[in-house]
Amino acid sequence: MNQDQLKQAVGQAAVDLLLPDLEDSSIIGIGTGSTANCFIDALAKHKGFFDGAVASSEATAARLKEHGIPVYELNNVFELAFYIDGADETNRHLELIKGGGAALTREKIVAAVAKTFICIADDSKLVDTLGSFPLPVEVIPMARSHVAREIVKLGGDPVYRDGCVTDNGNVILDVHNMQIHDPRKLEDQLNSIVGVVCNGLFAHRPADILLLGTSSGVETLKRS
Ligand SMILES: O=C[C@H](O)[C@H](O)[C@H](O)COP(=O)(O)O
Repeated sequence: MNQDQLKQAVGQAAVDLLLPDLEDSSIIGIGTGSTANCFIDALAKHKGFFDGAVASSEATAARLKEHGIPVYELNNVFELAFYIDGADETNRHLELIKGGGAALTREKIVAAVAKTFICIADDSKLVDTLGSFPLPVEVIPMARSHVAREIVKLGGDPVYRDGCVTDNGNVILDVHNMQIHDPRKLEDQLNSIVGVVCNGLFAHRPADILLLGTSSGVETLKRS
């Protein structure tokens, strides 16, 4: 199976996992990216079985609406049983790097609200140590240089993602050359830099379940 087929397989597996728990009133949190899109496309076939979704980006909201799935503002939703999203990297503790598509802040907010976070990824995303994928950091534009200097002090190599403006009107620094041995600590350190809105480490809120697409089928890993 190629990578696209693995993404479709995990998108379908997430739908299969959710379906028994869906009710007419269910609202599902949905992330951003090519794997999340596979989930949306598979979910759309069952749109009579749930109420609607909360989207982690404008792109996801647009795709949901194209399928005729109602999109709710998070502020108007009392609870979210599930959040489904892809990742750029995951370790075996289901700690993640996210934000390759610049949607990290809204993703982290929706994931924080959801009771269960189901991550869907092909097996190229599974690593022993996070950090080969450059870690995205969303930054208030006027703080960009200051934040970059502070990241260098932490041992990282920040690169401005030229031309990228997030849905929140901010910019992204991608931090290269960091092997992240203590993801929770680094998540806190980055968040404490003035001007940082959010960083792409999901260590304090890791996934609860990982559906991992492999050539021999979809594996389910649960956070221990
Ligand atoms: O900002 C984007 C998100 O964090 C995505 O979930 C992540 O980049 C993975 O995207 P894809 O499924 O396209 O590899």
